[in-house]
Formats: sequence, C-alpha cells, structure tokens
Amino acid sequence: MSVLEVRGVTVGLGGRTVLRDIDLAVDLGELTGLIGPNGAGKTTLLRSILGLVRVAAGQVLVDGRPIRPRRSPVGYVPQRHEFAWDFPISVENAVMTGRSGLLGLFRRPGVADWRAVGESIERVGMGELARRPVGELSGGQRQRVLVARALALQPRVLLLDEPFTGLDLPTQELLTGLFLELAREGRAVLMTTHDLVGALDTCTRIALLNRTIVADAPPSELLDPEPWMRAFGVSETSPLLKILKVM
Ligand SMILES: Nc1ncnc2c1ncn2[C@@H]1O[C@H](COP(=O)(O)OP(=O)(O)OP(=O)(O)O)[C@@H](O)[C@H]1O
Repeated sequence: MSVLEVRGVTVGLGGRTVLRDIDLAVDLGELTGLIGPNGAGKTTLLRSILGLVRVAAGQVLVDGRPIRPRRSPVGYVPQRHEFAWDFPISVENAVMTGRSGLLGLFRRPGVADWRAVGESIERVGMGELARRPVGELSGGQRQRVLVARALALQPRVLLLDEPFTGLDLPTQELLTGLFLELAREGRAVLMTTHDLVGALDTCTRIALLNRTIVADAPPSELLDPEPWMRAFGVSETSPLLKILKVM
C-alpha cells in the first residue's frame, strides 16, 4: 500500500477548477518529482495534500486514513519566500517550529523535542550555525533550515515545494543527495521542481502535472515525447524535448 494516496482530488480556486480528478500514489522509498509548467497546480496539489486548501471532491489518505492536518506524519518544505526570515529567531528555534503541531499551544519543548531538532540540524549540515539568527543566513542555508524544520517532525512523507530555486549547483547536489538518502531510508519524498533534467537524472519517479496527472512513471518509462508535449503544451519541434532527450 502507498503511504500517501491522492484519490480523485478536484480543487477550485477563485471560481476556476485548478486541479481536476488527481490520482497519485506515493510509495515509501521513492523520490518523486512533481513536474509541470507554471500554473499547472503543483503548489496547490501539495497544499491540498496538507489540508491547507479545501478539496471540492476526492480525498487524501496517509497510511490508508484521511490526512489530519498537523497530525499526520507529513513534513512540508514551502517555497523559501513563504517563511518570515526577518523574524528574530535562531536556527534551532526556527527548526523547533516544525514540531509545533506535536507540541500544541501550551507544552514547552522537552528533551525528545530538542533531540529531534538537533538531529535534523545535523542532518542538513547546519550544526555550526544552530544559534545563528535566521535573518543572517544565505539562500542555501535558509533552504537547509526549512528542510530541517520539516524533518524535526520525523515525518514518513516529505513534501518539498521548489527546493532548488535560486541555489547554486553544489547546494542543489547536496540537497538532492539528502532527499535520495531520506527516500532510501524508507520515507516517501514528493518534490516540485523546474529542474527537469536534474529530476530525470535523480528522481525514482516522475509525475507530470497540468491541472491533472498526465503521466506518472519511472524516468526510464518517460522517453516518449507525447506526455511531455501534453504536460507543457509544446509542439514536437520544441527545444524542450531536445534538452530532455525524449525525441
Ligand atoms: N488563492 C488563489 N486564488 C485563485 N487562484 C489561485 C490561487 N492560488 C493559485 N491560483 C491559481 O491556480 C493555478 C495553479 O497555481 P499553482 O501555484 O498551484 O501552480 P504551480 O504549478 O505551483 O505554478 P508555478 O510553477 O508557477 O509555481 C494558477 O492558475 C493560479 O493562478
């Protein structure tokens, strides 16, 4: 059974259907790339999975049960600009906010909470900067803080929204290595990205989205140009197909 199942999900925003009849299953051990053009609905799909967007039809199951926002073992890494970086808070306290769903409003962090936070910070290689105010961090360091914050929940499912935007290649490689490792350890990782070549190279599965799922398969089974043309709305002469080597 897949740890995360999206069944027949339809979402309307501002009076328009943004996602239509989405079926997607994500397995433990997989790094799945969620790929599609601007406006395809990638962020909306992640937010629907998390219960942050109202679903007009369909359901999202985690371990076969309806997802419970802030309760199910699902970690979320939003786009970097969505975090309040000017808030005067240290790296370790920012990472602790990842456990706020577990802590509730009144419980103070205990030993187990600080251990989870410390392990997550080490995992992303930010141990030496744990006390640094988040406002003083570079873009790559901020991205790693967001990943640590999601990991602090010790999730079995990790959702990442465009984690590579604005990052240099070595940082992208470091994070890709980490995401693959997290998947191999038995988590399900679902990541949106515009780095199509990188995703084909590293993801174990690719889901092509354009308002609905156009294809969902391992990269080795996506060598036909047709689903790419459909997902991106391009013709058979598009340079995109050459870059992807799917001609
Ligand atoms: N709050 C909202 N109200 C109305 N429409 C919205 C809202 N949020 C998103 N949309 C619309 O939903 C569609 C999907 O947006 P979404 O941000 O999910 O796409 P995306 O695939 O993540 O795009 P990008 O690659 O540009 O980040 C877009 O047409 C967008 O304009």
